[in-house]
Amino acid sequence: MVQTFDAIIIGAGQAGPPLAARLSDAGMTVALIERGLFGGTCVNTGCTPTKALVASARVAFDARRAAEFGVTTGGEVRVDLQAVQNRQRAMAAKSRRNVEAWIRGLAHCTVFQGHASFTSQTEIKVDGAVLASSRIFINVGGRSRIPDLPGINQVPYLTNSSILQLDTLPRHLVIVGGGYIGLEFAQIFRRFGSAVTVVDRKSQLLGREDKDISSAVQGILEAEDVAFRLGSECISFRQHEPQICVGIAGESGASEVLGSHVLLAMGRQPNTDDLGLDRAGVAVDDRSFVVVNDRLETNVPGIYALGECNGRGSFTHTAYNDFEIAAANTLDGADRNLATRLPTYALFIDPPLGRVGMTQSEAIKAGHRVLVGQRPMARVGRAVEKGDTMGLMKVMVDADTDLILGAAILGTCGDEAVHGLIGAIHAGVTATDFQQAMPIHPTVSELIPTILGAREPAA
Ligand SMILES: Cc1cc2nc3c(=O)[nH]c(=O)nc-3n(C[C@H](O)[C@H](O)[C@H](O)COP(=O)(O)OP(=O)(O)OC[C@H]3O[C@@H](n4cnc5c(N)ncnc54)[C@H](O)[C@@H]3O)c2cc1C
Ligand SMILES: NC(=O)c1ccc[n+]([C@@H]2O[C@H](COP(=O)([O-])OP(=O)(O)OC[C@H]3O[C@@H](n4cnc5c(N)ncnc54)[C@H](O)[C@@H]3O)[C@@H](O)[C@H]2O)c1
Repeated sequence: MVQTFDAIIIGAGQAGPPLAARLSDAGMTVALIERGLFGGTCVNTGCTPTKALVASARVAFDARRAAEFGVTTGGEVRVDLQAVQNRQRAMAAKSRRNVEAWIRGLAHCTVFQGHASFTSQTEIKVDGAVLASSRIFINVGGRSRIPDLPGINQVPYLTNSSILQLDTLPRHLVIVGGGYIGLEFAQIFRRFGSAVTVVDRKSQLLGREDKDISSAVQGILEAEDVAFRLGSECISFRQHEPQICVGIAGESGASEVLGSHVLLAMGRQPNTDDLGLDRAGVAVDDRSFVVVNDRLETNVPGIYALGECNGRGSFTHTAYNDFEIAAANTLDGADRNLATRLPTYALFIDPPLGRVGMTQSEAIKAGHRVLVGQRPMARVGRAVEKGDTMGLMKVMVDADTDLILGAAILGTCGDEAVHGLIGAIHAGVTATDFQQAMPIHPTVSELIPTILGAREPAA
């Protein structure tokens, strides 16, 4: 028997549950289907567990430096990885239970547990059930991309999910991929006590960032003895008991990096391959992301794609913002879209990198006459007081309109301090206006008006 709903949502990650809640609260009948863990990547294998690990790593880092702050501790600092992992697991489990209880408690929402796939443009099968709706929201997220390289299946590699199950510290962790996942785990495990080597095919880390920012990120990690093999393409894997050999090809030819463990952090792949999209005629791009327009509509009327699977953002806040757009357009008669969405993100190494809008090179490439205000964190009072002086902050301004174009704050509290600029850019506040607000002392944010006041033509 076919069960009909006002809306079907596939995936209980970051967009699905809040969308189910809004539709149900509006009186619509909703089917929400989840095949794995409620809360998806962010809650179970992404943001929550990794930021809990970042916090444990910071405590280890601080404990080792305690004497610098005049604090005496009980001797050598050791990390009990099992206890660290239990802490993050407990947080993820609590969050997962909360999501499940929330969606199961919604008045008009029926939760189905199982793998969903399209049988037509309006029908979904999940286990034995067939569900129908003229409105289907796809929120299936993604997973680690595992490239088909020689030897890959002969070595016990780790991913962002399986590394969360590891209870003994790797002696030497080799991380393939120096993106967000690679860099966050690199510092986490280095601080826990592992030797860490990061291999990346690019010669500059975080290729999207300005060179000064990516060099400073690398410097922060190198200061803690994270080793880098950049400009090195990973081409193969080989087990050489008890080591794993990662084959790399770089400018100086082929060689190997040996480690006790290997983490693959080589990008993400959308969970669209087993969704039956072809049976619904939903178009995907060459990397299997669902193609959507700025209103998150696919090429099939009534079918939408939200979150990481649409290739328009791979962060929790972009997935959540997709929910807000879809809900406003469905329920409020709004015409919200992605076109005006500002890029915002943070890299949670410690100290973190907070980012909004354009980089300096993007702004120049886009034809702006760019003024830049910048300052090393070593000249930010709050950073000095905290003994946390690595990094720099910079803000880009359009010389003709005085509008703020973008900012990067790499330093203590950079993930929080950047929010003042997110608000300002979103609201179209000029640099001159921003300078006239009175910030709080002593904070990192108090220096933003100061650096705006010293803005100079970009080199
Ligand atoms: C290690 C790591 C750290 C991260 N840290 C951050 C961070 O600090 N900040 C940040 O903003 N982002 C971070 N991210 C990214 C963030 O977690 C994701 O972008 C976000 O979770 C995507 O949300 P989503 O709703 O699109 O997908 P997901 O959260 O992945 O949810 C998709 C859900 O769909 C389900 N599903 C898939 N296919 C089917 C099917 N056929 N039938 C039924 N159910 C299905 C899945 O089981 C899953 O529960 C991190 C990611 C990783 C891997
Ligand atoms: N702080 C955060 O918000 C956060 C944290 C973690 C993950 N995430 C999300 O998860 C996504 C995926 O993260 P990721 O780090 O896996 O992907 P990524 O795309 O950020 O980085 C992958 C890296 O792997 C390298 N690479 C790929 N193939 C290679 C090869 N054969 N040899 C050597 N290097 C190779 C690439 O050059 C790249 O630098 C990110 O885009 C991000 O949106 C966000």
